[in-house]
Amino acid sequence: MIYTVTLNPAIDYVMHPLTLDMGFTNRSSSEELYCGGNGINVSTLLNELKVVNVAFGIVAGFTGDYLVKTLQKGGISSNFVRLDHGFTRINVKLNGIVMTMVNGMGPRISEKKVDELLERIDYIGEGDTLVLTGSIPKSLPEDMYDIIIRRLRGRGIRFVVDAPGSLLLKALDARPFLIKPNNHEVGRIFDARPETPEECLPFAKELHERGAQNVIVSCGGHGSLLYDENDEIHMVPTAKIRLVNATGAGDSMVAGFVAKVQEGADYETALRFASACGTATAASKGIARRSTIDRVYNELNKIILKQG
Ligand SMILES: Nc1ncnc2c1ncn2[C@@H]1O[C@H](COP(=O)(O)OP(=O)(O)O)[C@@H](O)[C@H]1O
Ligand SMILES: O=P(O)(O)OC[C@H]1O[C@](O)(COP(=O)(O)O)[C@@H](O)[C@@H]1O
Repeated sequence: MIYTVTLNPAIDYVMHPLTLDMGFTNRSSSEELYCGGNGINVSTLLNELKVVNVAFGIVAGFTGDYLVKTLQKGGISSNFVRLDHGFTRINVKLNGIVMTMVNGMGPRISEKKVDELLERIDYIGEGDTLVLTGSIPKSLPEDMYDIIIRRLRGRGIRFVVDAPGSLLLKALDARPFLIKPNNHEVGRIFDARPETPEECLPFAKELHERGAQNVIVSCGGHGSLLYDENDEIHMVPTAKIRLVNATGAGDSMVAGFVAKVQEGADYETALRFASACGTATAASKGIARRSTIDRVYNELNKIILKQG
C-alpha cells in the first residue's frame, strides 16, 4: 500500500493573465482551482492509475474544508489532522507567457499536531511505501522528514523523499529508497547549473553516495535520469507535447515510479512510465488523466525504440 504525507497542502489557484505588469491591476482571462501540495498530487495521480493509497496531512480553515471535501468527491482516501487556527494556504499560479508562482507560507503547526499525525500513520509496515514530499511550514524543524523516517525505520517500508534543499539533505542519512530532485534543485545543492540528464549525472551519483538508494533527477522537457541502487544509470527523453501547465509534473513522476515499482517492474520500465506521467501532467490542466498517460507512454516508447 502507498501512503503520502503532505504537511503543507495547498489550494492551487491558477490564473491566466494575458499581461503581467507589476504595480498595476492585471486581469485574468480564466481561472481554475486544484487541490495541491506535492503529496496530494502524488495521491491524485495514483488514484487515476487505480493504485490504492491514502493521503495523510494537516489542514486548517475553510480552504482545508474545501480540500478534504474535494478529495473525497474525487474518491481519494485521505486522513487529515485539523488545526484549530489559520487556514490551508492558497498558492497562486500566474500562467501567462511564462509561469509565475507565489506559494504561501502555510499555518503554524505545533509539535502536538505533528505527533497526532505520526500516531495516525504508525500502523504502516512491511512492503508499504511512504512518500514524504513538499515544503514544510516554518514552525517545523528542517530535519522533519529524517525524524519521520527514523521513527518508522526497520519495518521494511520504502521511504520516498521529494523536498527542497536541507529538508532533503538531512533525510539522506536515513537512506531513503528514492529521492527526486529536479535539475534546478540539484543545481542549488551543488552550486551549479545543470540542465540535462547527462549534466546531472555526477550530482545524482553523489546524492546516491550520500545515502539515497535510488536518485531520479528530472530535467523538465530535457528528460530524466535514474541512478539506481545497483549503480546502474538510466536516461530517458520526454515525449514532445504542447505545454499546458507543468505544476505537479514532478509529483506525477514520483507517483508513476512508485506505482510501477510496487507492481514489480524493473527500474528502466518504471522510469519510462514515470516520465510519461510527468509529461502527461505537463500537457494537461491539473494532474493527468489515465488516457493522456497511456498516449504519452506509447509515444515515449516509440521515440526510445527509434533512438535504438
Ligand atoms: N515541457 C515539458 N515537456 C515534456 N515533459 C515535461 C515537461 N516538463 C516536465 N515534463 C515531465 O515531467 C517531469 C518532471 O518535470 P520537472 O519540471 O523536471 O519536475 P518538477 O515538477 O519537480 O519541477 C520531467 O522529467 C518530464 O518527464
Ligand atoms: O510545498 P511547496 O514547495 O511550496 O510547493 C507547493 C506546490 O507544489 C505543488 O505541489 C506542485 O507544484 P510544482 O510542480 O511547481 O512543484 C503545487 O501543487 C503546490 O502549489
